[in-house]
Amino acid sequence: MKDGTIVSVNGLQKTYRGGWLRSSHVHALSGVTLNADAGQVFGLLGPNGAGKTTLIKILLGVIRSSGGTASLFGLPAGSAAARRRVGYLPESLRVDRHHTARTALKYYGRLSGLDGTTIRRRSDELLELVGLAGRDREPVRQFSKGMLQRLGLAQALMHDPDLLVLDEPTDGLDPVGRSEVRQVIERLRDAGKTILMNSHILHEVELVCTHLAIMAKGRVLASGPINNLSGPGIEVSQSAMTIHMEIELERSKLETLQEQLQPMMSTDSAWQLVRSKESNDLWRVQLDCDEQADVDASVDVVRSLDGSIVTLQPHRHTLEHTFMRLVQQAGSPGRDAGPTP
Ligand SMILES: Nc1ncnc2c1ncn2[C@@H]1O[C@H](COP(=O)(O)OP(=O)(O)OP(=O)(O)O)[C@@H](O)[C@H]1O
Repeated sequence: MKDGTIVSVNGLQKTYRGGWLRSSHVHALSGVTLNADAGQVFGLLGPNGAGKTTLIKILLGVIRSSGGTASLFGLPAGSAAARRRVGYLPESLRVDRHHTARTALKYYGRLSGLDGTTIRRRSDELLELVGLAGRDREPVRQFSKGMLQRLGLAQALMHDPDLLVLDEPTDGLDPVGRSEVRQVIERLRDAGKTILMNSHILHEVELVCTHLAIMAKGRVLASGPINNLSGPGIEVSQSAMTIHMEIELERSKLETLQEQLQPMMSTDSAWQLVRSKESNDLWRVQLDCDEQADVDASVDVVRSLDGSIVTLQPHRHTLEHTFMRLVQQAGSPGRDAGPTP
């Protein structure tokens, strides 16, 4: 493990056994490997059932893995020493209705073993950070979901943890609440806090995360800096583009053109006849290009065959495009049934 690595997960496996006579099993994690370093906001992004919560539960020591290793700060995940250095915000934090924001923070501060002076100082700082400074004496039963979630963030930060773990931090919030929670996370990111967060909201991940692992079916499909993901056997650089091109070409030259453009074709069905006239046809074609040089080369090929480029529209790949492609390739969740070996 290199210096500065906060989360280190290697070949992690988790099989849930259940059903009648515990005969069916679900491979929730099938060899997950990832690392998150200090100062990163690391997102776990994946569809329902991808294994994100299972991974977080193993890191927090709530459940045990079935194989592989997981460590936090170089300490075994789930050990008391590792847990002391983590702040956790569950998907929906329950705070007793009689509390105010301030008394709730006092309660959580005491649970973390903080003294009265530290609790007062941290509460002042954190209420300010999460935008609840003027509302700290109101009962939390009057709080909106967004305010409760911001109080939850303050709670998770009371003991100044080295890692903050957030489980779907904006799930179930309205757009205003989402944006307010996001702003707090952005402030923490800009202050250099290390955060591991679990989400299935692409837009949110794109806005707040510096690094990302896309998960599906208990596996990591791609991971790395948000604009430059990589994965086993796949090229998912976000600098890649899809080109939509309409080409007018002499019918007799079509085969040659198809052969020459074949290496860049995104799908076999990407050739679409738009219109025929005399000996010429207008074709619509879709190409995947890794860089501008590929676009230029495609144009050169068309021109060398005396084809006319009628329209040319480059679409830079978004995270959504990458995510959808990877998840579709991965298929459905890793469930199987039958006798346990
Ligand atoms: N306690 C359990 N017993 C049996 N199967 C479980 C258990 N917990 C989770 N699973 C299964 O493990 C797989 C991964 O679930 P997990 O909750 O980790 O996914 P997730 O990515 O967090 O999904 P979501 O976004 O829906 O929370 C799913 O197929 C789920 O049904």
